[in-house]
Amino acid sequence: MRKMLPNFLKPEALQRYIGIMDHIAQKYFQSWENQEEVLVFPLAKRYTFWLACRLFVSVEDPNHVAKLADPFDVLASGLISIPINLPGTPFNRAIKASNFIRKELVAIIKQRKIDLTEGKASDSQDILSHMLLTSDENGKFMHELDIADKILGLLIGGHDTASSACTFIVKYLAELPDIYDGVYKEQIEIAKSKGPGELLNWEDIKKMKYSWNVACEVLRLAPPLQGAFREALVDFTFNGFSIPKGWKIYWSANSTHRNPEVFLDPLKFDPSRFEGNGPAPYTFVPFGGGPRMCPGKEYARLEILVFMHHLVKRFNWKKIIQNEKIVVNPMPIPANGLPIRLYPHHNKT
Ligand code: HEM
Repeated sequence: MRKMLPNFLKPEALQRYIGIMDHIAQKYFQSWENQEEVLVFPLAKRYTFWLACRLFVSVEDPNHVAKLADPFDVLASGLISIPINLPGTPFNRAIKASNFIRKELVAIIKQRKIDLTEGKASDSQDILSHMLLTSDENGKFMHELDIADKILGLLIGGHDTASSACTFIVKYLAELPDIYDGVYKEQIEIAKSKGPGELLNWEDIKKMKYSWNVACEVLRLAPPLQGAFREALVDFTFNGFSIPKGWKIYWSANSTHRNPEVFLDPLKFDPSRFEGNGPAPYTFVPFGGGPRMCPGKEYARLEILVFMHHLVKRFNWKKIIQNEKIVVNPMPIPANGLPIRLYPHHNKT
């Protein structure tokens, strides 16, 4: 199944969902309208979770999304906890929450199977339909529980990572007005090219080059995933150190991204580093690299760009806490959730 995941998340498969992302983002940003101040991180989490519910399993009703969001938060906060399964521990609460979500997902899957047979659901409406109708190389289809686990895995993999990225984009754009202006110019041109009610599409995404370079620079300086562990498969030598087979090794996105030999003046925010061919392979690794590279990279790119589009075309903003501390737990987030003051544009497109 690990091999099949990229099929559901490759650009060709995701292109058809851009309009849906745009539609959800429009509804989502209504909650920002008429507010003078907002707390970005919890709102960014709501955005990525709502999108995931719609795109993975076609759950769009805000009440249903909320029913899943609370246990999902419990699950996420127990993911990295001391594994003591006693009543009241974060680990125990996370297990209960994951059982609840899995049960909900199985109910959704059972209903979808019926709807597909009766022609009430379409084979391209979301990733669930795609998973139900795709067989592996031996012609076998996945079991319901398997699908529920895969979807849960996608929800976990994509939730805090993408919301951390969106939060830092808001932070850097507040701190760097010239960069904000560049993103605004690009996005407003795209917005102006659309007819009334016309949704974003793949062609629009392709035009968001500068915005994506900015997002990449944010991911370089504040990678949501700090790194991960690997096991040495053979003995090898690195920088004069002998690493024996079987040792656990940690690869760090943070230090890789701040290597001055690759990124001149590494602390400077400079989106032009991503122009042309961009950084050499394995020097920019917010999504990892090699066979276990993040399968959700393209999905994340789309949801981040759609987020940037809606945000900058509606607002300018200022940080309320100038030197807000960053905590890493395990994703980097501003300690107070990044409160900002909003300044709506008057000529909304
Ligand atoms: C900005 C957003 C994201 C970042 C920075 C990110 C980063 C990463 C990284 C670095 C890994 C590899 C970890 C390793 O090497 O062990 C990974 C794995 C993974 N990511 Fe993402 N990710 C993001 C968004 C997403 C999204 C949106 C999804 C789902 C749609 C997703 C699903 C997954 C899954 C399922 C894995 C595990 C793959 C495996 O075990 O082989 N990620 N991600």
